[in-house]
Amino acid sequence: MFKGLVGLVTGGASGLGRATVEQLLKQGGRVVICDLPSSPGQETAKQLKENVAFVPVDVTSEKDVKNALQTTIDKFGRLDVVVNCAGIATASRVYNFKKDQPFDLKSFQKTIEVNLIGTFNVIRLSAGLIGKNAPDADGQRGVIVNTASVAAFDGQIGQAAYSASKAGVVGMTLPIARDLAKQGIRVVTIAPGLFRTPMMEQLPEPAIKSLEATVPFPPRLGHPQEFALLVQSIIQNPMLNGETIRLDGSLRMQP
Ligand SMILES: NC(=O)C1=CN([C@@H]2O[C@H](COP(=O)(O)OP(=O)(O)OC[C@H]3O[C@@H](n4cnc5c(N)ncnc54)[C@H](O)[C@@H]3O)[C@@H](O)[C@H]2O)C=CC1
Ligand SMILES: C[C@]12CCC(=O)C=C1CC[C@@H]1[C@@H]2[C@@H](O)C[C@@]2(C)[C@H]1CC[C@]2(O)C(=O)C=O
Repeated sequence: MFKGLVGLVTGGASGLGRATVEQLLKQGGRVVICDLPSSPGQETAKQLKENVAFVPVDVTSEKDVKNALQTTIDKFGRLDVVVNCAGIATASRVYNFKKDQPFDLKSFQKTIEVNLIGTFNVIRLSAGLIGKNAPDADGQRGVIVNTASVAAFDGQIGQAAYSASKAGVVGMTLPIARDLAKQGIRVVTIAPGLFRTPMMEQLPEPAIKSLEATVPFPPRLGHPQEFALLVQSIIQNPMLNGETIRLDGSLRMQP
């Protein structure tokens, strides 16, 4: 089923996105990596060699995303699967009483802009292209997978912006799945817990160790490939639609 499938992965140069790119290629798919011009996307595409292309994209830009979709058509002729992984993690309390300073509004807006509006921008622009595919025997034309976070449900201190952005992704999953149901396009969101990626590796190792200890089982950070395996399952299972799946080792984040 993956042979010849064409996927577009945002944030595909790093972490969960990169693991997804590798998994889709391993299964015989072809992939367009969309990531910031400053990301290692070009080197990643070179390392992975065949059936892969990198397009510099800021997911918040209509022009960039349209350009990536045009490249997808020019290079591979179709689009079957979109995986939205691009995202940023920010942390700040709503009010810093030590500095007598409120949360910086620009930082709040940027987090919403990238994580929520960027995800929506990619969905709205790619849906038309996926909708042009001939339906399979089940009437399916393609699949869109988004990445939220367990912070959408149990946001910690300092995560008002990040949690709001990810809760927005969870909130729009069902209505968008309903919007696209008649065209046979499924929409599913993954809410990861703690995964070992460059986003997480900014933390000192002792902080990572103490985070790992909060995961009931397995008591460790997730491997990016475990995220990619869920993306694969979602693509394979036509009954999954309009839902957010937690992938977190039963973690519930503490305040
Ligand atoms: N690592 C973790 O524990 C968790 C990660 N997540 C989410 O998973 C997604 C992937 O995160 P990781 O792989 O961990 O992080 P990462 O930092 O390794 O990868 C994120 C990628 O997104 C790209 N990106 C950022 N802003 C962008 C923009 N405006 N346009 C295009 N690309 C952009 C970055 O260049 C980077 O390559 C993010 O949405 C993150 O919020 C959610 C829960 C847990
Ligand atoms: C805010 C956290 C946790 C506390 C800490 O010592 C450092 C952090 C920075 C990276 C954050 C940490 C945690 O809140 C979980 C997230 C937000 C992490 C980045 C991705 C993250 O794993 C996530 O999205 C979880 O759902």
